[in-house]
Amino acid sequence: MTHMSNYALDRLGSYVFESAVQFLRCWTNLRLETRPPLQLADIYFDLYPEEQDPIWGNPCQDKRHLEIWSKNKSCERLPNFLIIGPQKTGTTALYSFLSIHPAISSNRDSPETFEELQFFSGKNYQKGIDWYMSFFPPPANDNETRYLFEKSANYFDGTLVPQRVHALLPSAHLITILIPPSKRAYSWYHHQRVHNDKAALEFSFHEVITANPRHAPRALRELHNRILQPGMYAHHLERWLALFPPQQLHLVDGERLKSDPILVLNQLQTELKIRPFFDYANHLKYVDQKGFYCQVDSLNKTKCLGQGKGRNYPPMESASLKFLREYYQPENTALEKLFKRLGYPIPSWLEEELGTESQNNPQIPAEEISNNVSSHWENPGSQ
Ligand SMILES: Nc1ncnc2c1ncn2[C@@H]1O[C@H](COP(=O)(O)OS(=O)(=O)O)[C@@H](OP(=O)(O)O)[C@H]1O
Repeated sequence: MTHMSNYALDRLGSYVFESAVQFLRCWTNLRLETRPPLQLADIYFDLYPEEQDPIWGNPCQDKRHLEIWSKNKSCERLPNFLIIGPQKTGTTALYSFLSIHPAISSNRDSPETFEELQFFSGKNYQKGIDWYMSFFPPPANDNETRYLFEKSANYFDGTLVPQRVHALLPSAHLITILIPPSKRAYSWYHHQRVHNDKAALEFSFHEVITANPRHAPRALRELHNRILQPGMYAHHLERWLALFPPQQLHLVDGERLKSDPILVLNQLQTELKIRPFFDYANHLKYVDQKGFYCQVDSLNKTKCLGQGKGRNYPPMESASLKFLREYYQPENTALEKLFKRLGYPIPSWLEEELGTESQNNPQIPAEEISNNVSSHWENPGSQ
């Protein structure tokens, strides 16, 4: 018996169990003993601690599971792609711009975590896949191709997330946005201050990033890690690439997303082979007052992201920038190699961080990048 959902055996499980007990009682001299369920669970998890966290597999991958799965459920209610983060890189902008596309639908908002479901990264995972699927629209009757996606910016660096995503959505495409890790760290620090994080209010940015994690008080240590860890881009990307083929991983230059989202979105559609093509030039416009691109609605009104996105704060002190450039140097070097390996152009911010901006870096056209990525979209259920 197991607490893991295997979709097919769920309904037969108790029948099989009863029959096995009857068989043992009838045909053997074994004396069977039992305990109340919670005690049994404690004993089981003491023996198999690694099984305490379930892993939800994909019911649509096995014909036998599909046959016995409720007719009210559909493999078409699982996302085709995910924006995995990291946090503060422009994930909300990409999420809302992609949602304008008529063939692309996102999840409905979660009352607890707003637009982010944070299914694979936290306690929501225990709620199971029916909970997850209920946030996505049921299939329409019109035979039109549609693409479902969600964004949860903390997926990127979550320890268990790649494994969980791979178990449920092995053919999903993963979009990650990268900006200078120092900028990301600074933005996160200000985000935490606005959200009244005690350590962020008490300590300066420089104090947080230079804190010695071994001797710092707990709150400072946690903030230090939370600020710096997600910026280990190459390390985290390799964790995803250990499970997903490079064709399913899409790297977006977050600085480009800010300065030229139309180009980025048009290019991303090409990479992901999304049909029909939707020209974002008619739907996004730079708004001086906001200092960012915003959506243009059908009445020609602009709709910008809220004040929590694109905050005003003083520029980073040069000592902090110098410290972070050195701190991230090995990771940024590994990232440059990774970009080359995957056939992506090196973002100019990365050259700047590494002090290699004088070298020639020919931009690879979108069509060439898209040749490296998968040639068609698969139903997330069918691998
Ligand atoms: N079009 C547009 N409008 C507003 N903001 C934009 C846009 N494009 C990118 N950005 C940058 O997005 C940063 C916030 O990133 P995220 O949305 O990933 O943050 S979060 O992790 O979801 O909290 C946010 O960071 P801050 O500038 O530090 O607020 C912005 O720099």
